[in-house]
Amino acid sequence: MTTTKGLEGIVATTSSVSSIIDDVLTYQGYDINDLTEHASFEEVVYILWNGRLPNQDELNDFSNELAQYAEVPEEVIDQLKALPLDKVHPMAVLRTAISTLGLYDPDADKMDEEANRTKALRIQAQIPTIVTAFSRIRQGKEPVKPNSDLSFAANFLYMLKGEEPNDLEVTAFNKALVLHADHELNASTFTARVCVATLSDVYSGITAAIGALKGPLHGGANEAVMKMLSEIGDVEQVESYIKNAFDNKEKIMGFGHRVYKNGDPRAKFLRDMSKQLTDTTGESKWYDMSVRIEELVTNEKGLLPNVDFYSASVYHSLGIDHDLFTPIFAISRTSGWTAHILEQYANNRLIRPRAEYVGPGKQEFVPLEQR
Ligand SMILES: CC(=O)SCCNC(=O)CCNC(=O)[C@H](O)C(C)(C)COP(=O)(O)OP(=O)(O)OC[C@H]1O[C@@H](n2cnc3c(N)ncnc32)[C@H](O)[C@@H]1OP(=O)(O)O
Ligand SMILES: O=C([O-])CC(=O)C(=O)O
Repeated sequence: MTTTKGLEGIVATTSSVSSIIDDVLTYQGYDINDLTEHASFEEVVYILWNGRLPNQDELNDFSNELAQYAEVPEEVIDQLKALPLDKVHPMAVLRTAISTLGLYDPDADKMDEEANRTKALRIQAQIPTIVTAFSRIRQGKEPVKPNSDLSFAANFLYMLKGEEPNDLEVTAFNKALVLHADHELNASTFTARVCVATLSDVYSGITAAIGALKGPLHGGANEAVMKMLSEIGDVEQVESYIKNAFDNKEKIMGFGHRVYKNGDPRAKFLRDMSKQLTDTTGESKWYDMSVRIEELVTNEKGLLPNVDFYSASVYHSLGIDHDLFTPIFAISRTSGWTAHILEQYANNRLIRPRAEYVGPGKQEFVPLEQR
């Protein structure tokens, strides 16, 4: 038996959902560069679930379906209102809420393909409603009902703030959603696949995936980047902060990647958006600090920014609370998680690797009264 720490380099499954080959990321064969420039998030979800581009009618129907499912059962909103929202992290709330959502789906345990696709659609449609509802409830406000006339990206910002976003905000947020939608066998997607490979249900798979995304080595890094930027506070302070972090052997959040060693192809889009948005808000310091951190970390350590690094200043510039950054990642990644879950069901085998035993050799059992 061979082991590799963290399963580095191990090919654990075949998949047609997305690929990273020679540092090029594709969803079902479509290059992320094209999708980020030209596709709506709804179109990307369609591609991930169907393996091809929709025509205009198909896209209209699919977008309408997503919009129609966006309302969340009142019981789930009532549960949110009863939670200690000022004391817990939104990712813990989201993990609980998606699990609760499954309790109100009469088809939660129905396992045929159509039922599983409908569950994927429900979760994708309702996860923004849940995130925005608890954001508003914890501010003492009523949740805003989804507006089916708006795109997925615009509707999220509308439900979050209670007012319609401008075009720049919608374009930036849509791009961020497209860029986070899927990423081959990352930790949370693997978690989802392991979970449903026992023939457990879609809600369990997504709940498990949210738990894996929450950690700061994965999706939680975007919030951690914003915490670092806030602590630094000013471009003049970057150098001493980063030097201190290096001296203390601390990781710089938003840098490094298990697969990309020549840079994450998603980072450049987020860097550009960060520049554009911070210019617009008049708070260019968030972009300036980020660029200076990148210079120092890349020069000193050869590490490059990943998707989480510039997404922090993008979401901050969109006026989004910092602890909602990872839930937003989950909203987008639900499209990839569900695509992988459907793919796993379609060709399932239990995922059960082995562990190389490194514990003690044979030990003599001594009865309790003789110890
Ligand atoms: C959406 C996403 O999940 S993207 C990743 C988000 N996570 C982060 O941004 C957290 C910061 N980054 C990291 O912790 C890592 O780079 C990971 C988790 C992304 C990848 O981890 P691994 O593939 O296991 O790389 P590993 O941790 O072994 O790093 C290799 C070397 O680079 C160093 N390194 C890697 N990332 C960083 C970093 N961000 N800051 C400082 N040093 C780093 C490690 O300390 C290690 O050094 P060593 O060989 O001297 O011990
Ligand atoms: O692929 C990974 O390991 C992490 C990542 O970038 C993602 O999930 O988007």
